[in-house]
Amino acid sequence: MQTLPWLAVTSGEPAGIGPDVCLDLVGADAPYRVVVLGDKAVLQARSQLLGKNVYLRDYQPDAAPKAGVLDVYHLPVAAAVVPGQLAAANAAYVLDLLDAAYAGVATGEFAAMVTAPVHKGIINDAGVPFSGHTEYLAAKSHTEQVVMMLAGGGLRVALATTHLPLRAVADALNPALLQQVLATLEHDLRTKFGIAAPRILVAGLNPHAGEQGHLGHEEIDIITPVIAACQQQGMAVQGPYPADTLFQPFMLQHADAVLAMYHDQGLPVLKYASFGRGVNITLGLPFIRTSVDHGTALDLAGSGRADSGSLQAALACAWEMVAAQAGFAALQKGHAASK
Ligand SMILES: NC(=O)c1ccc[n+]([C@@H]2O[C@H](COP(=O)([O-])OP(=O)(O)OC[C@H]3O[C@@H](n4cnc5c(N)ncnc54)[C@H](O)[C@@H]3O)[C@@H](O)[C@H]2O)c1
Ligand SMILES: N[C@H](C(=O)O)[C@H](O)COP(=O)(O)O
Repeated sequence: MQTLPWLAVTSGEPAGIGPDVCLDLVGADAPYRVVVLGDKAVLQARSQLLGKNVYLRDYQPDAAPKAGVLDVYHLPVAAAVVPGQLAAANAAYVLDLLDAAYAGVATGEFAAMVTAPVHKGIINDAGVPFSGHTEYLAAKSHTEQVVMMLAGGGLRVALATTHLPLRAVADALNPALLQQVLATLEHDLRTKFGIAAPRILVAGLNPHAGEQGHLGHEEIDIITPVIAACQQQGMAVQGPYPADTLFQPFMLQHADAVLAMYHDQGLPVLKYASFGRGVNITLGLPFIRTSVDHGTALDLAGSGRADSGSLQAALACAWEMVAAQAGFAALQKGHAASK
């Protein structure tokens, strides 16, 4: 009987590089098993196109890992897949992959889910409002507050707002949201990353953190009072700092994470530091979910030029989180037994 935990990897948009990078997960000699969720024929065709000739095996929960074999949880695409060419008819398939992975983590069949990239636009074109895995999985699991955090290049960058038009960002920020985001970030840095007293630096929203109200009021009205409230609760939260100078070694050496106010305030820095090796982690969920730092790269699908480093990093990160959780659980059990 095999007891190694399964990590489920959704192969994402079939016309993108998701299938390409998932094929690189074959044969890892690891303390866990990997199952790729996707259409077996699509993965087979991509394997042949890339000259990889990976042996694909139908997923069986009790299967022992085997060198050179990739376990596939087959879900069928609706329309033929051409690398690089999006098809709205396959949008439901992409969501099916997420739903199946979610079902597996919800029952405990999978210890974590790792996601290859999806194309948000084509899912919307198919008539399904979709702004990202983060929001989709939060809704699916009825989680009120999740936080997107990317890690790489020695940095952790979390976001107060995620996939919003820039025009909507300032209106979305309010004390309750920021308080919840900081509480979730602090909680998960402690419980999922083992950081006893996480130090969080918070960016301002406006240039020069609002220049004492002359360049915007969100720092005075929202960010500073929330930071003060967090500090009163004993959290090591500092700011708001002007975002243009926050990402400097002299600042970051005293930080476990930076909280940026919006997507393109924080992520360009993170991706400059580590694109291709970064990991996207959804904090606040009742299960472990990590992802790649890149998108569907339609230009590279089937070319052999897609780098799987970020997917490998996301898988390794998911495993570290699973192992840490098991360690914490064992510790808690031992503690309870000793009472
Ligand atoms: N985790 C996710 O699901 C995720 C993450 C980011 C973007 N996206 C989505 O992907 C789609 C395309 O986004 P984009 O064009 O802004 O970004 P992208 O990451 O797909 O591409 C940006 C550039 O990086 C290159 N690139 C990306 N991944 C690479 C890899 N693994 N190896 C080598 N080069 C790589 C691409 O060829 C392109 O030149 C959008 O719909 C976006 O929303 C999804
Ligand atoms: N914001 C992410 C990034 O830039 O890498 C990406 O769009 C994926 O987000 P989800 O994990 O929510 O799909």
